Amino acid sequence: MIKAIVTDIEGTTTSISFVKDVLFPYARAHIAEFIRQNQDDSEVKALLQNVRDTVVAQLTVDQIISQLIIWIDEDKKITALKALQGLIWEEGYCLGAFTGHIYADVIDNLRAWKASGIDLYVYSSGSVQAQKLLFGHTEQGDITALFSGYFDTHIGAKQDRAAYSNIAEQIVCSASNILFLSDIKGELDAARSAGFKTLWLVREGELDADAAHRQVRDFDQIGHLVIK
Ligand SMILES: CSCCC(=O)C(=O)COP(=O)(O)O
Ligand SMILES: [Mg+2]
Repeated sequence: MIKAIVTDIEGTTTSISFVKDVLFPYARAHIAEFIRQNQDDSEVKALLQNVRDTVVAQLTVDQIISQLIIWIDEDKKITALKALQGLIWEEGYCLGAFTGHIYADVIDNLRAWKASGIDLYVYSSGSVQAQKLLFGHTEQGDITALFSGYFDTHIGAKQDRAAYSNIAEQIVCSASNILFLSDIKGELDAARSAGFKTLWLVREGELDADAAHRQVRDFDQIGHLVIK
């Protein structure tokens, strides 16, 4: 019996293109100016220190900016980068530079699952702030109230089993009663190894009947599997 659903964002609720072609370029274009303007803010200062701790202690602000741009280009899931991206995207959402993309099949199904008593959670490499911004500024309005909690890489890396065990512990739910939705096999493997049920979102391309995880095209194909 499914008591909780944990969903990934990019490639699952939201198009990969929105993240790679809208969000990442916006952060890349604004990160230098953002850091120069906010380097004395305590939150930003701590994140810059975090980058120095990860790379080398003597990095100048300009060198940190260059390193962060390399990480953006390489799509690195580094917690300090993700936190900085969230801070930069806040400005973009507030200025109306973009709205959060959600596939058309997602919201009604989330509502139906919640109405049937299933608790909904988000787990993304994007920071919790970035997750709340995206779901708070969708074309269909603010849907953050649908979710009972949000997890980012502070709970662990998405391809590490421990992250899923930590999530199960935090939401006080047996892993076998939690369904994890993702488009990435490595994440699904890690979730399954922690005892989660899994479904693989394949929104584009061929389906594989022999895939290691049951594959679905969209959230409409999940409904009958979780609501009995
Ligand atoms: C929270 S929206 C931005 C998503 C993001 O930064 C990212 O790296 C995508 O990670 P996901 O775990 O959702 O595939
Ligand atoms: Mg994904």
